[in-house]
Amino acid sequence: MSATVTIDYVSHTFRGHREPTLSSVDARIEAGERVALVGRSGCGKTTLLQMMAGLLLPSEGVVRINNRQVTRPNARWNLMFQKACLYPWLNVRENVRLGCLFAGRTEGMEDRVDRFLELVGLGDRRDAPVQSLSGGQQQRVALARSLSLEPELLLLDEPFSALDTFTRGALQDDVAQIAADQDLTMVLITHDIDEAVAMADRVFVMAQNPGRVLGEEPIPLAFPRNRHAPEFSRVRERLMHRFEAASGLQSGNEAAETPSADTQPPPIRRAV
Ligand SMILES: Nc1ncnc2c1ncn2[C@@H]1O[C@H](COP(=O)(O)OP(=O)(O)OP(=O)(O)O)[C@@H](O)[C@H]1O
Repeated sequence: MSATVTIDYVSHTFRGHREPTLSSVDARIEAGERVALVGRSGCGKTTLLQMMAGLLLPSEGVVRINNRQVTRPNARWNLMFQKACLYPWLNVRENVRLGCLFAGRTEGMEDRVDRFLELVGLGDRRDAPVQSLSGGQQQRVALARSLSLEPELLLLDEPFSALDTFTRGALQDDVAQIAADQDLTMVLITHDIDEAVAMADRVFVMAQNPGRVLGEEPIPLAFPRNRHAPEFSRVRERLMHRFEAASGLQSGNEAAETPSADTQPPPIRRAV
């Protein structure tokens, strides 16, 4: 089962701040959809993700998952970070089991742990100390730990940014495929436009001061996605153009250029 996420006019001002970090964010993420959030550093992406994870309550507005207000964390809404956050003195299998133990989901735990370790390609490393694994493999352990809770919603905060290009590409493809196969709703924060195009069905482009969703870009490409295909480049261009417009980065010259028909972005509009 996958979750529907509704963000209803969410604004947030941190204590001690005069200006809001987020202002009137209004968006809906459908069940089974993969959405990426892109925007310049500090525009409030992590703040918004933490609200979806139940780690932070908005000052105004409501985040709902499956029509119920999010007020606390839940094992079915799983957050993965840039660092794998593993216990170095435990082996691969023990690290994955811990997720189930902490969440109290021990029924069928051993089977789930083995199944998801196979799924992330670490079936043959289950007894290895996690410290003997590469950074990419450690992220796969963290992914198996998240998946073993059979979440409805996977929240990813720049999960691959510390990895080398090839490892990152392989994980992007695998996670997008697993999310599709497991019918998971996925929300991904990334600074990497290619990653957004490789993994998402839709990209929300955020702007800052205050943080808000300025527009969205559909990614109408079938999986698995070929990064060398001309359609991939076209979507990347369109998204980049929108991102630059949102960031206020576009120089006068670039703005004056008339994009080709292929790269002409649709007018920026609010996410709904
Ligand atoms: N717990 C907090 N208390 C006070 N201010 C915070 C807190 N968390 C975030 N902020 C502030 O809110 C703003 C948005 O931060 P946030 O981490 O959500 O942005 P971001 O878009 O995810 O940035 P990055 O891409 O650099 O990770 C920043 O100005 C940050 O300093």
